[in-house]
Amino acid sequence: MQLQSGHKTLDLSTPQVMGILNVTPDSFSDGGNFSNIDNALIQATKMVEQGATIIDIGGESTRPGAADVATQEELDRVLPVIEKISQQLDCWISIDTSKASVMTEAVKAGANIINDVRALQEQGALEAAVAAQVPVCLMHMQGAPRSMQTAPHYENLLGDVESFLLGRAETCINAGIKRDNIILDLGFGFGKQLKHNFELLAATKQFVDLGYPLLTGVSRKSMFGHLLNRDINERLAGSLAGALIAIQQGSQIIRVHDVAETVDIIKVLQQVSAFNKK
Ligand SMILES: Nc1nc2[nH]c(SCCc3ccc(S(N)(=O)=O)cc3)nc2c(=O)[nH]1
Repeated sequence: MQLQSGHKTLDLSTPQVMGILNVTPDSFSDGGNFSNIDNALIQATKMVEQGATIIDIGGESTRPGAADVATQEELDRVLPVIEKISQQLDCWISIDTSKASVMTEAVKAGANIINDVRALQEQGALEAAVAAQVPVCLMHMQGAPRSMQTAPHYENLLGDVESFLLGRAETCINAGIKRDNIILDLGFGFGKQLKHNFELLAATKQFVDLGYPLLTGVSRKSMFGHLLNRDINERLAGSLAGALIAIQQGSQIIRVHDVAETVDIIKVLQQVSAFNKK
């Protein structure tokens, strides 16, 4: 299994690490350290050197309670960084956005994947993704960032998430997105209580078996904060445990803050898997 974007190919037969590059002032856990282009390039370079093959660039914070960001503000944050990374680094770039115009401009500037936490449901987003003809990640979210963690509730968690994701995939394919360009994502922390996040993590293989690449984003999320009583920058062990569990069940792309450590656990897993295949 592989992804194509322009002349680039990404081999999904081995787990790929997506490094998180927040270019938002209030970003979820980097405290907006990379508020300017040079800092962003330094951080992206470090993550690629550590083994990240995709850099995920987000100009809108979608952590719980986050306010909406104006389109021009989001464009101003992400475009210069995408251009610089696209020129200077040999890696894939994903744009973490829900806005149609940001998708279009980001791909023009060099982004290879559209990563939309709202699964192309915003006005014009589906059309923009069809026109861009690059891989897209469709993520499950219940509600919206501002309110999603108020009281998440599911009658049938796994069924709800599966039918949402398959429904969005079908809509995208009918609109003209190639099936091989669709990536799915369970949306950890997006309208989920602790128990929902862990039930989804436990069921990762069920979603891998749907036949689309699966992206997992558990890095430093509250599921580990609540379970382990750890602050946001003390969640490495939980994040690595979550990554390993997802990869063992077949998730092909892991979205993380801590690239070097995640690359290490993948190497350990591959060393063991080599024996299991013999
Ligand atoms: N495909 C994909 N893209 C993503 N972009 C983000 S930004 C993180 C927003 C956030 C922060 C913290 C919590 S919490 N309350 O669980 O700690 C939730 C959401 N995440 C993901 C993800 O997973 N997939």
